Amino acid sequence: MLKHGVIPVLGTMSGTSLDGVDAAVIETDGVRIAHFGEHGYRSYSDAERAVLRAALGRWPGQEGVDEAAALVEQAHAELMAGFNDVALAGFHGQTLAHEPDGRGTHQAGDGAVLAEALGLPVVWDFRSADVQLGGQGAPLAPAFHFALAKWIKAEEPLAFLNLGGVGNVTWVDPTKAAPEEENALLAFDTGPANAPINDLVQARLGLPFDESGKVAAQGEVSAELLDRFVEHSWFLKVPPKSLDRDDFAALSAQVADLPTESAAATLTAAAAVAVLRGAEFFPRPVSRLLVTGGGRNNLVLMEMIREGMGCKVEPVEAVGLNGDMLEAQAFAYLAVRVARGLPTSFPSTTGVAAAVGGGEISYPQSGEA
Ligand SMILES: Nc1ncnc2c1ncn2[C@@H]1O[C@H](COP(=O)(O)OP(=O)(O)OP(=O)(O)O)[C@@H](O)[C@H]1O
Ligand SMILES: CC(=O)N[C@H]1[C@@H]2OC[C@@H](O2)[C@@H](O)[C@@H]1O[C@H](C)C(=O)O
Repeated sequence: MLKHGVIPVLGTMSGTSLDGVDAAVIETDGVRIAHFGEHGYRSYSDAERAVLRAALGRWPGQEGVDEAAALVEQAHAELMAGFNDVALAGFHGQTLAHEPDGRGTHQAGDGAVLAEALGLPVVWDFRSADVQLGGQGAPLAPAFHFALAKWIKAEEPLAFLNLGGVGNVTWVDPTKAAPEEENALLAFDTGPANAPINDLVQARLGLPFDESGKVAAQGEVSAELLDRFVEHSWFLKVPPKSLDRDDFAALSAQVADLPTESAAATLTAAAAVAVLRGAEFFPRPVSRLLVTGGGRNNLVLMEMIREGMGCKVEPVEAVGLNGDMLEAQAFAYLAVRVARGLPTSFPSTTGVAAAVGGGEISYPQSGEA
């Protein structure tokens, strides 16, 4: 059995950008954050990324999925083996397909394999239970965002924005006592963020991403395509709502005839407008928008969001957090919540019928921690 009270836990995330695996330790009792610990990163090689990319949109049993899962497990085992003195691990896996209103949600990688390899109890498959109970299965970081709002001693409503492959935002009222309290949280995916920009500059320039937004900065936004983008029914959908990585593939097709710089500018503007449209759903205005995820380094994207928001828009580093590790930390936090029987998602964060603690715990066969 796990000890009560605050424990050191290792969380991992392999996000939709397919860049690599983040791992981070936090100390928590599943409610309060006591300490942020060590962290690490393992990038995927080009060959590994190609295997993952080929498996996108696929479900267990389909071609290429076993190979992708074995690769995800191996990459995580290598990175996680470097961390000592942790009592528990949270393993998100790699989302290959996400259709919460259809076939479900699919994260590649088996937590039981990692539990055995690492000799640690591992919490995994965080999203399935939520989807089975009618939720979107995403975003799940909001419970952690609530704890972070307490940790930074926020006193007014604020929002956390994650600019990963896909964007997601959490509105938090930090005056509430717990995340399950009514009107404490509202969370949802905003729309495409870095994934379409990455795909564009990879295909046209052989670059993994548009560093600092330099390519977009040299282009012109197509107002016509942007207008067409915001007419998408996604923006009328009342949150909670979630997306798969390539749900906006049509947008990428539409910029195909633009010069690269203007295509990048248009995709960047689309990511920003998606955030601004999302913010219209906030129950009350926010005092600040704290931005995490790799997109916070895209200066053009950040400026476009800042212009439209009418509040402070800052990287989470402004409050002493690490925007490269926040999601890995989130899955460490969520792992402890699962182990303690606390809920990880709520009607206002995933649309699930009632608060639910998703996630399965696998123990190493050789004994319990
Ligand atoms: N210096 C930079 N300039 C511009 N963009 C950057 C920079 N650094 C990272 N990014 C973008 O951020 C992406 C990585 O972000 P992150 O690791 O937050 O995504 P993820 O966790 O894979 O995605 P998700 O949150 O959707 O699961 C890169 O693929 C790139 O598009
Ligand atoms: C299905 C899935 O993996 N969704 C991811 C993805 O990446 C960003 C956005 O889409 C968010 O919904 C989620 O990840 C974050 C970590 C979350 O669950 O909070």
